[in-house]
Amino acid sequence: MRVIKEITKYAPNSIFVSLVFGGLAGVVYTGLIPILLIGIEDLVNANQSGNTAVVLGIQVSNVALAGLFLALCFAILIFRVLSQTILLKASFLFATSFRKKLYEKVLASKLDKLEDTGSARLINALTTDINNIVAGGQSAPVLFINLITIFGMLMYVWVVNSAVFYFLIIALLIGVVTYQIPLILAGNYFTRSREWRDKLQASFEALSYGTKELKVNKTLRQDFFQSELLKAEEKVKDYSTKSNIVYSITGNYGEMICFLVIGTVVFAYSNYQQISNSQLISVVMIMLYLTGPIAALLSAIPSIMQAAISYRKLDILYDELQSEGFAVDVKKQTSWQTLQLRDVVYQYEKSPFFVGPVNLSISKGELVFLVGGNGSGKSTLSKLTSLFYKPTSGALYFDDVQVEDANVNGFRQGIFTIFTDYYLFKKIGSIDENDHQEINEVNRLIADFELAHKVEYTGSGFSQTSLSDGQRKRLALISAIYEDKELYLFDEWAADQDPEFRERFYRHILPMLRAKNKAVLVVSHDDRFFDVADKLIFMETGQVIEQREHQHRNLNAS
Ligand SMILES: Nc1ncnc2c1ncn2[C@@H]1O[C@H](COP(=O)(O)OP(=O)(O)OP(=O)(O)O)[C@@H](O)[C@H]1O
Repeated sequence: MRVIKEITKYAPNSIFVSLVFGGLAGVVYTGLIPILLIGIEDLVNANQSGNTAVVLGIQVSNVALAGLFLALCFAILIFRVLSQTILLKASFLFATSFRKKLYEKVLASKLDKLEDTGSARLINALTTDINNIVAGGQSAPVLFINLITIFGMLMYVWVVNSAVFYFLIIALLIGVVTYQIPLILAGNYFTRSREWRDKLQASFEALSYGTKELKVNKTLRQDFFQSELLKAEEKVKDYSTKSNIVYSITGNYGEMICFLVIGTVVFAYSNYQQISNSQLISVVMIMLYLTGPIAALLSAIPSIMQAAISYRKLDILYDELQSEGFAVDVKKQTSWQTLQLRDVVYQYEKSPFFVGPVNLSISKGELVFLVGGNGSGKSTLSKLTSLFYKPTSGALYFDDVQVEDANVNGFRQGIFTIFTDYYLFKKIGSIDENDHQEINEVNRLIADFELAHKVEYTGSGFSQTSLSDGQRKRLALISAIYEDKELYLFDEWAADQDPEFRERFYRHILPMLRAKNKAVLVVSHDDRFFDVADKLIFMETGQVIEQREHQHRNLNAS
């Protein structure tokens, strides 16, 4: 129910006002048919004589009634336009505001929860689900206007002939009850089509990111194409088609009920119950008139059902994206000397793998290498150390200050990480776009990192980021140096670098950061450079199996 609270929060007045105008349109719409019936009756009884006038060159009978009819038509137009415009504005306001809310929620969400959710579901929520809810919301006035019209017209039947009214109510109830069966079936198909949409989105991502792998592997490509991409496409198509066909049949069935009822009243009912000719004509006219609102109401139902399904998906996702619950406006914490992990354990929710209990420390001015085989838990421990994962048990301490919800964001501001899936933003956060001195210094570093022929840093950021993986990582390193943080974490940074730059990273850049009194944690497989480290931490199956200190700190910084 979290989402519904969010929806009503955006424009409660607009929704109310829109429904009021919608209701008024429905009421006025109901008033048209009695006016027409009175007009026809007057015509038949020739009562209009003396009430005829020429308006704009056209001879009009029963002028007062015609004027009222015209006024009501305009009123309907105005009320409908107002109702729909107000709700349209509210629904787009909702879409934008709710997306903003989701962006904030993603930013505040626990990293491990986000990793579990996956981008496919997130993207579908931000696009398909929110759009479905908006479309459903826009259909709401249509539903409301027509419901009121139907109600009003039935009341009019009651005035004309109450026995027919009860007959109609029974017939409509049978119609509504039997209508539910295909409606449930169609809803089921909609739900399944929506679930397959998530899988289709995941396949789009595989298609986009795995193009190279698919190009060179025919078997993989065929298998992926048939059993993932096309399968998801087929399922979405099948379930969407089925649901729409059932809806279409249901809609036609609904309209047919109207005609069946009219036929029954004309051909059968009058043989059993007393009904005058004028009453019969009135009832038939009302019923014919009602087919319009009933058809409109039925056509609004699919988008409202879709909105309800998307709403449920969004609600589940909204709850899943658990907020870290950390205080946000926390002052940056920089004055610590040593970070300690004390009996830290981390257990993945969706995997039996766990890290710890780990006890280790890393001080400012210290270069620590984290070493171990694939899957030994280096990245997991790195995410714990850089405060992305919250320990399942144990705690982290900056000197004697324990990391907790109230201060974690303060410590995070002093950390720079480059993981293997690092995303290079165009701008370096700490550089003002008008600070030409700093911009020039970044450009000097770019030249020093042998990228001057490719990239320039301007007020709006790096001139381009479409570079090789190794080059992008060099720009990330420039950002790292410029951000001037306290704790640096590099996860296999040098893996993409050529031998010369790899040497430079280990022998000059890392010692330079150490010389600047930074705490540096490096995940590395490069045993040729282990001598650079002050401390080596070896990991195996989630456990720290050895910590080896190096006494020499005599390497020069560049
Ligand atoms: N998002 C995740 N959800 C569930 N389990 C995970 C997740 N990420 C990692 N794991 C588990 O943690 C184990 C260790 O992964 P981790 O990435 O920490 O190892 P690593 O030492 O960095 O490996 P590599 O050298 O290959 O990068 C994996 O084998 C996997 O079982």
